Amino acid sequence: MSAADIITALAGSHLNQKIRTQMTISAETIPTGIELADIERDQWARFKGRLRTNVGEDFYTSWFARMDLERIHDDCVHMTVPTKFLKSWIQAHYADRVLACWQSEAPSVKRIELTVRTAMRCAAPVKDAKAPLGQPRPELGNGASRPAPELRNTATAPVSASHDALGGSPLDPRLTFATFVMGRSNTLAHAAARQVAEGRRGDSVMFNPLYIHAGVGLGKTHLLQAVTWAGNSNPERKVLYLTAEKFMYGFVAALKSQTALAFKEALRGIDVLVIDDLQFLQGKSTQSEFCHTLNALIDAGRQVVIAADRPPSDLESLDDRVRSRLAGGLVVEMGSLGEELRLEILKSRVSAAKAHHATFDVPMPVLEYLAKTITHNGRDLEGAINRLLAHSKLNATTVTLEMAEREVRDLVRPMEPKRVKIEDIQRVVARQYNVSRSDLLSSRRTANVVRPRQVAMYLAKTLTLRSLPEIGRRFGGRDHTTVLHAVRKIEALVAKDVSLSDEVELLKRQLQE
Ligand SMILES: Nc1ncnc2c1ncn2[C@@H]1O[C@H](COP(=O)(O)OP(=O)(O)OP(=O)(O)O)[C@@H](O)[C@H]1O
Repeated sequence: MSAADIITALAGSHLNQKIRTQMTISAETIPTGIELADIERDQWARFKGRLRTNVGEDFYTSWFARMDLERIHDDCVHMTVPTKFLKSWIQAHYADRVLACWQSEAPSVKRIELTVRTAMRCAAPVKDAKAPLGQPRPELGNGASRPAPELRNTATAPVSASHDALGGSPLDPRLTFATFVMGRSNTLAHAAARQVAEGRRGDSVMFNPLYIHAGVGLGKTHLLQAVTWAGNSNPERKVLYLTAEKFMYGFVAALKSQTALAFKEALRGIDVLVIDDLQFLQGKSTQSEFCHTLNALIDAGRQVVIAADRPPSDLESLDDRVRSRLAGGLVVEMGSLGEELRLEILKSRVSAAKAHHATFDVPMPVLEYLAKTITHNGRDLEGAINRLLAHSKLNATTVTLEMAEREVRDLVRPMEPKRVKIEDIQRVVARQYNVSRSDLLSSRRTANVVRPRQVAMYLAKTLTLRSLPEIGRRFGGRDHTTVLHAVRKIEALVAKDVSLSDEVELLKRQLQE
């Protein structure tokens, strides 16, 4: 097998990037690269565990889940993140903690370096999609940012002129409806996205905006890009895919170059505006511009599709007007990928890989093992198949269960505690004390409502990462001091009242199961 074949087979995972780096020196160094990668991979897994504990689950998910290890060299750890925004945020707010977590793992580490990677999902600028598939794109150099061909869509992807005019975010040709696997957790989101994608100019808009939210790696970007690709196949429609970050930079750049008016007008001429990662929209003037754009498009009967990692009510940094406009359309949550869906995604990844590597196969027991143990997200499933493909190609061996166990061990994570939502707390507490949820949110002060409300606030503080003001807001707009009082009161009571303590424990267990 040629070096180019191996690089092509490896495109994608961060392990692969490391091996690719070695490949540029000499093809003979590959086996050493794998041993090194194994050690680094273990350190990386332990480092992530430390960081997760250090910053807390929610912060970890928001800021670090998409950070990858590039390499460890001398006293410096090189890591990558997908966007400039994440890089500057982590550097400004978390550099010390990241370094400290590395130092507890490897005391010789003195520095950390973060760079913005040309992520796979940003790897294929729209205009490149016309390049014949399977052929290298000259501007991508050593192939570092070329999508893994085994996972590419085989159809020639259409191109939207609007992207060029407005500088839409790059699209990944693999992320289409054809490659999106449906399951219980995403049926509604998929159906709504399809409906939006298939609409024609002038059709009445059924749900606007369509707002899809889900945790990291559960398929939001895949679905949004699928809408964009499908929408672009209709030459009459202008479909624009933008990350919130790109929207932000576009607007700021337009302000600086005094072309803000042209920017706004161009945006308002879009038929379908698709915005990804809305949780990253920052800044008062950008939010206000976003709100105007949203209103203008919706009022003109144009479609808006949005994805974020949380529901509109939890986008705490967003202006209330934007939040309520977002909540006014169809809000759909995509749940975690169940085992059945994970298995189907793995199967579809393998058959896509087989189209380019005919001898590659993954026996059913291995697929079942992966589906059972890699529970976290779709990105890890993709990484697992890429690793098995790389390993079997490099060593010319077939995939076995033993090999899979070894190759993916850092992707197998212990069961994480369930993320508890304030709505769930209110529902469960209301049921337990036989009051209604609206009683809990009301201003009623009768004893049968006051105690359950205090218990619910206490649980919201102990089981979620929400701040006191946010909890107050979610309990009928109360002040943070009321929440603090409730928390202290229940803490004191639980310490001396065994039956209340048991009751609270039971509620906690119900919520976390
Ligand atoms: N239902 C699915 N069918 C096929 N592939 C999926 C599905 N869900 C997730 N994936 C795959 O999992 C990977 C991660 O998905 P994606 O990037 O869409 O996640 P995301 O929800 O946007 O995550 P993030 O919050 O990090 O942006 C991608 O490779 C995607 O193709």
